Amino acid sequence: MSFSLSQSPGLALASCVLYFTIRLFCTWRRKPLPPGPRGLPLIGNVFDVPKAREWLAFAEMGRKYGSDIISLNLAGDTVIVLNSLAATDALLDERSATFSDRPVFTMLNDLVGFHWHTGFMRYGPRWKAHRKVFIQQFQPSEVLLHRPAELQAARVLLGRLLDSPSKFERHFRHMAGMVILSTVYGIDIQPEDDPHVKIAEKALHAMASTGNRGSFLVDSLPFLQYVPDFFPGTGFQKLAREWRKIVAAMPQVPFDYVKRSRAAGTARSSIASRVLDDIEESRDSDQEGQEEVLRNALGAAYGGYLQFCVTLLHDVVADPAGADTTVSALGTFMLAMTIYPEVMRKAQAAVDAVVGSGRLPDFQDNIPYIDAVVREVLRWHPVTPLAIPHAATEDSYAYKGYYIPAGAVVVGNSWAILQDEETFGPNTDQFIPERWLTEDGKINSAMREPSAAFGFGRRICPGRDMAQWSIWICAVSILATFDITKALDENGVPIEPSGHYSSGLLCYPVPHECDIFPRSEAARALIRDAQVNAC
Ligand code: HEM
Repeated sequence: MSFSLSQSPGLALASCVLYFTIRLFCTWRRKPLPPGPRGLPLIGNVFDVPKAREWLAFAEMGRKYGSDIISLNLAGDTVIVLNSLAATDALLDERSATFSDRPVFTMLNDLVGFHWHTGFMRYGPRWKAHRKVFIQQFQPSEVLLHRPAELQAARVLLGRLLDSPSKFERHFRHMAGMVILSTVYGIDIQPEDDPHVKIAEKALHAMASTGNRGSFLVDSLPFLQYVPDFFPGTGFQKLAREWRKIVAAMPQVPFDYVKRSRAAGTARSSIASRVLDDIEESRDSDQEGQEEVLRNALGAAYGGYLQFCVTLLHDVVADPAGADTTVSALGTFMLAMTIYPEVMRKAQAAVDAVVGSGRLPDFQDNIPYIDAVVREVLRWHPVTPLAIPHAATEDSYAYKGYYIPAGAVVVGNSWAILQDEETFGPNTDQFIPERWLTEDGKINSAMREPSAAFGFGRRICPGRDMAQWSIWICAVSILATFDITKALDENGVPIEPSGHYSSGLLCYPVPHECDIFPRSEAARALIRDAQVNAC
């Protein structure tokens, strides 16, 4: 006989009260948790955390309590926020064996279906098997193999910018799709509206909307997933159903394509085809399991790469057809060049001094000022201001003697860390590449890299090397050939970009208007030549 809570609302209410009481009892301990705001009974600090830009509120709480580590109770979940490098170093890096788990993401994993994604897996053998694929395929020596594809995509990007500069955000998305689909799956991207990219964009929108634990109450109260969806407040279930299919398709569709083309003998060399060859040759008894790990890991790589160049609409759910509002690390680069023309001129001079005007830049070019621009892009507005939350697997007193219970959600506030003036120098709210340079213009090796933009400890982003080089080659190619200025309104007055960002697990600059035009006829000719060669 089947039974559902909808048949007995009284029982549902009683279960609710019992559930809260047990959780409250279990989490009520007289041990020195880090300081934090006093909460309300049962729900704790749920109302102390805003629904958007939580990183600002966490940094403010740190200032209020005079502590770089704070704690919150979100409906029974202990959440520890680390607002400094000292705290993330001490816990997430030095004690990474204890702090590399992930919290239970009920909405993202169980309801929306991202359980295949390496980034949201619980720490353990399954995660290790997936992470191994990244270690093998995205370590720095392997990333060198991806450079020809990155260079070609950067040059195609220049041609597209020349043809339709106002669509720069769309061109970044195309560039990202071109690199990742060709290196990972050997797929040639369509010039417009590529079906693979469209699937990934929609799935990533679901990730951006559900990845910050706490955006949906069901993350703190998992039993809500069983409440029938005619109850008020269960709209999350409809959203989850809408996203689930596309999220499952994201790793599956391109992987199936590779398998079909291998069977037909038409597959191009790619990470997927090479590793599938290795799996076949290994004659391992669990080839199916290995293929599943590969499929999932490559899906996560595909998403990881697109996430910094991808196009998402804030209201994509309301208007999926118009999913055309691009936002990204490259969006941040364009925003910085628009707002800080003096930085753009210095960067162009640095490129010209090394590259001259007779060719386009290449990965061999050593231009420290561009290295500094890329670091500043990552620092100024991190794509993931709260990284991805970690979780503790055992009780710990490892930082300042504060108690961090097993199961606590541990959040590294990358935004606060990257804004710290003691680490990165004054005026961290401004875009100043010079902060990364010595007086003689070299990269200052004494400075901490902006690695907090890529997370922490054993879970740090395995694609960071590839990501940084992709941003580098696009930035240097654009600076060599184009000027970027503020767009003018109908009265000829420059339009100031708002500088606003979307809020979520992934944050993107709200698209801004700017004028992009070739620096010279010689630059235009170089772009056209490269376009012909790239075809
Ligand atoms: C600007 C670009 C990128 C940024 C800002 C970024 C940022 C991050 C952050 C903050 C995390 C969470 C780390 C943590 O839990 O502490 C992460 C994880 C991850 N990233 Fe990236 N990422 C970028 C590009 C990429 C690329 C290019 C790839 C793939 C080639 C990738 C694949 C992944 C994967 C698979 C994880 C999960 C790692 C794990 O949980 O073990 N990312 N990324």
